Amino acid sequence: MSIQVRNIRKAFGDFVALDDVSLDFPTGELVALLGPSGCGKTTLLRIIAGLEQADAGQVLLDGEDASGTHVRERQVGFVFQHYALFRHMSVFDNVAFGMRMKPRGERPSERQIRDKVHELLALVQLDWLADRFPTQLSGGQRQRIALARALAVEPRVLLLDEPFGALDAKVRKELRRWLRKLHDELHITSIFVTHDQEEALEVADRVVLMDHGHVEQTGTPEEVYRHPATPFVYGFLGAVNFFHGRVDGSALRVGDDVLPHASQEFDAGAEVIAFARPHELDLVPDEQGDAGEIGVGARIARILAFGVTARIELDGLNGLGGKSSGQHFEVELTQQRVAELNLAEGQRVRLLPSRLKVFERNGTTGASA
Ligand SMILES: Nc1ncnc2c1ncn2[C@@H]1O[C@H](COP(=O)(O)OP(=O)(O)OP(=O)(O)O)[C@@H](O)[C@H]1O
Repeated sequence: MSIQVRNIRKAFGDFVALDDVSLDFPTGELVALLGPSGCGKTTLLRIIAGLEQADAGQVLLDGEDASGTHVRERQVGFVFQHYALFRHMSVFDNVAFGMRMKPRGERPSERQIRDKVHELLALVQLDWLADRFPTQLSGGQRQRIALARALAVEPRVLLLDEPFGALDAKVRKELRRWLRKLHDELHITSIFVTHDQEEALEVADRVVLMDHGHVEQTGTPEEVYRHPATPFVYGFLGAVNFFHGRVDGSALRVGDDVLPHASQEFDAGAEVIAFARPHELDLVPDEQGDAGEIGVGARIARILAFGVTARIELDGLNGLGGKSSGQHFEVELTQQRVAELNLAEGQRVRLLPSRLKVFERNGTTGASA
């Protein structure tokens, strides 16, 4: 089933939780609603489900206005962060519950229910737990059972609200890979809410980035990561370094320093903010604080060398005097590069970006170079 939301608005008192949100969720896609806490993700999910009424706008299910359709009739399966399975029921009975609750004419026979429950438990790879009770399961197992239970009523849409939010990092990672695999088998239109960018980028076909009740960008994980439409999106999708600068020919003036910037996108003199991710910056030693060199001056504060790459924390320096600018940077280099450059804490260096994403300071237009 496809879902469209059109110009949805929702306020709680004076607080506008959703402000004119329009989105398309094509049939069979797995879409992540991603954004910081309080940006309206859950409210949007609840409106799609029919659990919450929008103040204005429409939800269309397969092209039809769903406003008159009760939540039970929307054929939606839910999984929530703290999805309480019924404690007094076995895993089997939990999964069977939705089928047993169907009106008499539609209710499958007990034999059909048994086959279906075992089929679903096999799908979530927990058939061996059928006789256990929820308190005897791990958090990850409970969420998989919750998903089996949501699937039992053959939903046309799956809505998952931070389904793995309460679990530890390792289990989360396992479950999100597993969810992706499951979705590839079932192809049910699915929307899951998360504030974890890695989870969204790794699992979803498409990512919807929200902030303060509106949509900032939608796109494939690759699109939103490589071509963020706004500084917010850029900053939300990973660690960032930023430079406030002014366009000057094919360069950016950053304080007394200069960064190369070939894009013709901006007028001379435009005030911009340029971003680079930690792996998009290289370092060159600069013991003297040489004047006129390309790059932004900084001093190495810490070198954290644990894995294949080293993380280097730096304090920005202001001009030739080498006073701290108060800004901090983070650079990721291979251990080999660190050794090659003979980098050490306290050393003066220059930051050189291999890629910069530049936005006009007060606008949202951006350019990469
Ligand atoms: N029933 C309500 N009454 C008043 N305010 C509400 C209600 N439900 C949500 N809000 C407010 O609306 C905003 C959006 O809430 P929502 O739960 O949709 O955010 P979210 O993006 O899902 O956040 P989180 O990631 O923390 O769950 C929040 O500021 C919240 O406090």
